[in-house]
Amino acid sequence: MSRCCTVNFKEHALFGPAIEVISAIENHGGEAFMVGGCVRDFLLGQEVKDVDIATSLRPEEIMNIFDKVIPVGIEHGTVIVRQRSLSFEVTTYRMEEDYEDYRHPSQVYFVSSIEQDLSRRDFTMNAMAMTSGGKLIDPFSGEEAIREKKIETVGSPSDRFEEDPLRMMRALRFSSQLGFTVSPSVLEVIKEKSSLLQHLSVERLAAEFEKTVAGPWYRKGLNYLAGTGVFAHLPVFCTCTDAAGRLPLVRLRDWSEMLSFYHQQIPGVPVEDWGRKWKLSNSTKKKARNISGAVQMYKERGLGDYLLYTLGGADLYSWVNVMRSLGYEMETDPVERYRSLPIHSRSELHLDTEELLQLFPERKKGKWIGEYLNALVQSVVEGNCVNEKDELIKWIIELDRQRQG
Ligand SMILES: Nc1ccn([C@@H]2O[C@H](COP(=O)(O)OP(=O)(O)OP(=O)(O)O)[C@@H](O)[C@H]2O)c(=O)n1
Repeated sequence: MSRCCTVNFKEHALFGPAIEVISAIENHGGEAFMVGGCVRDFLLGQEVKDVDIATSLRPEEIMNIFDKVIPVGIEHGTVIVRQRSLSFEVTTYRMEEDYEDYRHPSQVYFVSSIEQDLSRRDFTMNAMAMTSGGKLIDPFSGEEAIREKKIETVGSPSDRFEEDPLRMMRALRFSSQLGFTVSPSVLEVIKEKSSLLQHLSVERLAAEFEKTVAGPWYRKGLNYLAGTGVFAHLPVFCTCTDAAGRLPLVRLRDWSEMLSFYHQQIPGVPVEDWGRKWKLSNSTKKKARNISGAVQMYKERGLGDYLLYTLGGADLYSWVNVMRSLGYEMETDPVERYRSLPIHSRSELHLDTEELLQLFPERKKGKWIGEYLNALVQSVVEGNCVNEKDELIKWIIELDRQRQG
């Protein structure tokens, strides 16, 4: 199938340099094509984020052609070629065999045609190649699948999913990102084989799950996850079957928002447990704790200025999104209100630690310093004390009198 192109590839920010790499390979007697996700995204009219190249030449031959090459996975046929400060994965046509541990093929062997290389790929929409002139090589009717918004495997779904069970998650993730329908026969096999997901690393599952929840068609993706029984093989969801049926009312954008949402839905599972079982980063857990704390504060006391202060500029948008996902509508614009707070951090207080210590020279340093400064912050934020040194001193002496008395 050939395709008449409307874009000027050579001037495209990514395709342009990729074509230079392809031309250099062709000048050395090799074949090379753009493959996989970049072709799919190009046909969908979406932004292309990276361009992978498949070639008939071996990695050593590629290394001889280009000055700047990083040998990232020679045993799998992949090197990174740097061209005009961009990186391109260049991989020799290959097939894979014997996925004994469901993670890595125990054998990768090089093949001679692009069609063979495409035949080992997951979905028909991902199994297309494109020449530098925009001609499509599409032996599995991927373009038609895109037109019909269908996710179909290349050949037998059982074989494809046994080679790499993550592909089951990828199918559902793509449906959430693209709004495509997973073909019924593929869904049947996912139902049968979902238990294979237990062989995968949590990190790989976490990356796919995050993309599924964050996709514009996330309801579709999450319904598939529930309908195929995949949820039953994911951390936390496997023991907390209730969580699988909870659909956020708006799209959640990352793990910290997801954690906050699910923690509100299933309060019995602490944020810490979600974070540990899904092996999430400390910064994700910290942000989720902050957002969850603010959701709780809102439920107890409504939208106060101190709540906005504790969120800080960085987490405010995420908190608003989580609130919407839970069905809360904000009566005022919290972002505007946050901007107009008298201070946005403790360092803006016109009374610092040294000055506080001078007020109570007989007292040893300790936890009380932080507590007093935080109480001052709260009082300034809530408009009970003006952020001027004299006022702050009066307020803190009164606080101390109440606490000591
Ligand atoms: N488990 C996998 C992962 C990838 N691929 C193939 O490798 C290509 C590149 O994979 P990757 O970069 O992970 O995915 P993309 O399809 O590019 O999509 P995205 O970047 O959104 O993950 C895919 O298009 C597909 O042809 C595959 O067959 N099986």
